[in-house]
This record gives sequence, structure tokens and C-alpha cells, in this order.
Amino acid sequence: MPHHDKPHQDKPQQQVHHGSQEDMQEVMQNDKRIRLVTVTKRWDDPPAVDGISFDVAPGQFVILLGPSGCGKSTTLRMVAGLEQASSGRIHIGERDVTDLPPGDRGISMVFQSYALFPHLSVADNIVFGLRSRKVPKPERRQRLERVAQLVDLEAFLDRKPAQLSGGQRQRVALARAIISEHPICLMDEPLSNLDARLRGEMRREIKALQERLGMTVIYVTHDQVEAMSMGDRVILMQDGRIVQDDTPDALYDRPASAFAASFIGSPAMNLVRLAAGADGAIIEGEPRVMIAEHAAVGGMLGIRPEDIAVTTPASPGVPAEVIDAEYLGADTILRLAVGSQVMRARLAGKPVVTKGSACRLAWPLDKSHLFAADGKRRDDLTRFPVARGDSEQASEGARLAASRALHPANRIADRASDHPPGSPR
Ligand SMILES: Nc1ncnc2c1ncn2[C@@H]1O[C@H](COP(=O)(O)OP(=O)(O)OP(=O)(O)O)[C@@H](O)[C@H]1O
Repeated sequence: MPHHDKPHQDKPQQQVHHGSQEDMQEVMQNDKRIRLVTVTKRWDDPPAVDGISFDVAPGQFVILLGPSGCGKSTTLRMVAGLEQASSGRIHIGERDVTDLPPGDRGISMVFQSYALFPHLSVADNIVFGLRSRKVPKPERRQRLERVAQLVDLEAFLDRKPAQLSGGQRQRVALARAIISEHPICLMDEPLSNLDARLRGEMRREIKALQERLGMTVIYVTHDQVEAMSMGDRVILMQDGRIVQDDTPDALYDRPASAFAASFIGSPAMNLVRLAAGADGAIIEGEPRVMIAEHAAVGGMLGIRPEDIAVTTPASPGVPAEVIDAEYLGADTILRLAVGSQVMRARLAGKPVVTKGSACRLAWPLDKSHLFAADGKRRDDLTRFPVARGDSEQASEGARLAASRALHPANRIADRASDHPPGSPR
């Protein structure tokens, strides 16, 4: 419990009263908190969800992101009560809801399929839940008006779902969730049936509604754009486990593994293998280029396409050859051969490039991402182990060597003269 625990002893009467109102608000806010503690769902081996824990703060918009089959929907359905957890506990507010049915959890849900009744009008679809909860008609009418206005459906209330566009149907599904006034809304790929333009529009609408109503949202998607643009926080999953739980910008700037690095960003981050050079690590397949005098051999170096500068063959940098260029309008994606590996660079506009031409690649030190050999761990450039000795001094030496080798002015030391092409490493 945060700041309200030891608050008001020394404060005047009026403020004590005010404090208790705040406490009440906090209790209400707490209804919006979700907590999973080592939750597992096992149908077979390996489990679909494997001992995951996370907390969602009141009013937060949290994304469950990951490739198909990683366990996102199962996680969401366990929070909703549509699937029973094999082990672990789920809390909503102060209550342990692990064994409660969905209707007792105080949540609403929006599905990819909309799940609308085709024979009911838009209005009846929206108020369906209120009717079954026996909310009196005048109140239903009032809430319907308010919600229809919120999601811009006032003109469509008498239509049947078949007479609506995909975006309008999704708005009906949203309206049905909002009208319940539950403090928590769970959304499972709600936009994946919409075309790209509508998806963009609905992303903004959902986010604005969530902020306006102060709802707590858990939102399942495999779309990184939805994750980056809507989430206060992104929980990235792989094989039933959480691989990173971070803000969108931290996920982009400091991916915790090669998998996280490759999942966010378009095109994906370049990941090149580092091999042993004469006096340090080199990009595998490119014997002329030494990356840094540290012990990252066997590890991976990651650079985002947008962080790469492509320069003339006379400039310092990694020698590369243009494979082809894909013009996208605002920018162009170059594919480049670096030794035996392929890298991508994103350049603004429509640069003049010739297939097969030679160039050099450079990038700033602080845009270099280093990962352990198995890709599962991020290595900080400043914490790189040195080949021999682990004293402070040696570590500092390694850091300097790495930064010297990768510094913009001297970004990637070209050792062409030391290691001519084809020479033994
Ligand atoms: N009812 C079920 N019985 C058995 N296995 C299931 C069941 N539901 C899901 N699974 C399995 O659990 C794993 C996780 O499925 P889940 O639907 O949670 O993944 P997801 O990340 O949401 O994928 P997608 O993006 O494709 O919906 C998958 O291997 C899936 O086949």
C-alpha cells in the first residue's frame, strides 16, 4: 500500500476527513488492480502458460504481446475466468478471484469476433448485459445514450449488426463493454478483423476512451504497432513465459534478449554474429572488420536499421555491398551484404543507390545492442567481460576498447590493412 498508510496523524480534523475520502477513492481504485502470482495453465507439456507473474496498476493499459501460440489469450482468459488456472493465484483488487466465475470478477471483455447477436439491434446488443442484470429500463436508456455518444453510434442504434461496417461492429462490442461500467476491460485482439486504416483509427479511439474512463485494460495482440502506440506497458511473451515487461520505449531502446529485439521494430533489428578476430570480435564472415577488443565472441551484435548510416567506401565503417533497395515512399530499406551476413538499413527518402555498389556502414556506440551467444541475455557494453582478468581496471579497459572501436568518429575500426580479405583470422 502506497502513501496512504501512515498519513494523517498530525493533520487537522478537516484534512483527516479529506484523507478518508481519499482512502475510499483508493479502495475504489484498488478494484481496478490486477495481480497474477505464478500462474500456470497446463493442457500438455510444455504448459501453455508457465508460472507467470505480473501486476497491473489501476488505470493502466497493459499489452500482452507475442507470437501466435505464446499463451497471451490463455493468460487473458484466466484473468476473465473463462479458463481455470492449473496453479497460481489471480487477484482483482483485494479479492482472490482464482476460483470465481467470470460474472463475479467485475470485468468486461471485447473479443476479436465481436460476438454480437445478429438478430438484435445495435441498441439491444449494447444493453444486453444490463437487461440480464435487471437494470431498470430508464437507467438502461440513459446509459445507452451516453455510451452511444461516446463511441459515435447514435445514428445506428436501430440497425442490425449485418448492416454495419467492421469498424462500427467493433464499436458496438466496445460500447457493450463500456456500458457495464466495470472498472476492468480485457481485450483479445479486438482490431485484427479491421483493415489497416480503420485499425489506426480504432487504436486512437480505444486509447482515448480508456484514458477518459480511467479503465484498467489488458489488451492481447501480436501487432507491435498496437503494442507500441497504445500500451503504458508491454508484457512480451514467448513459449508461455514473460521475456520482458517494460514500457514501450524501454522495449525498443533496451530489448532484454535477441527475441525481444527482433520482435519490435520494422524492419527488425539487424542481429549479426560475432566471431573471433586476431585481437577481438569481428562480424562473422567479414574478416576485415574488428568490432571491439572484448570477449563477445560467439555473441550477437544488434543494430536497428534506422540507426545505420551508409557512407562512401572511403569513410570509416564496416565494408558492405548493396544487394537491393525497397522504396517505401517516406523512406527506403537497403539490404546490404556484410561478409556472409545480410543487414538492413532504413534511409530517409529515395537515395540514389546502385545494386552491387560498395559502401561503409557506421552507427553510434549507444545504438549498439549486444546479446549473449544464445540470444537470451542482453550484455551491457560497459559490463563486458574481458578475455583475461576481471579487475576494475581490466573492465574499464574493455569498456574503453569497445567504445573506441564503436565510437562514431572511429566507429568500427577498419582493420583492412591488418586483415586483408580472405586472410586467415
Ligand atoms: N483448449 C485448449 N486445449 C489445449 N490446448 C490449448 C487450448 N487452448 C490453447 N491451447 C494451446 O495453448 C497454447 C497457447 O495458446 P494461446 O491461444 O494462449 O496463444 P496466443 O498467444 O493467444 O496465440 P494466438 O495469437 O494465435 O491467439 C497453444 O499452444 C495452444 O495450442
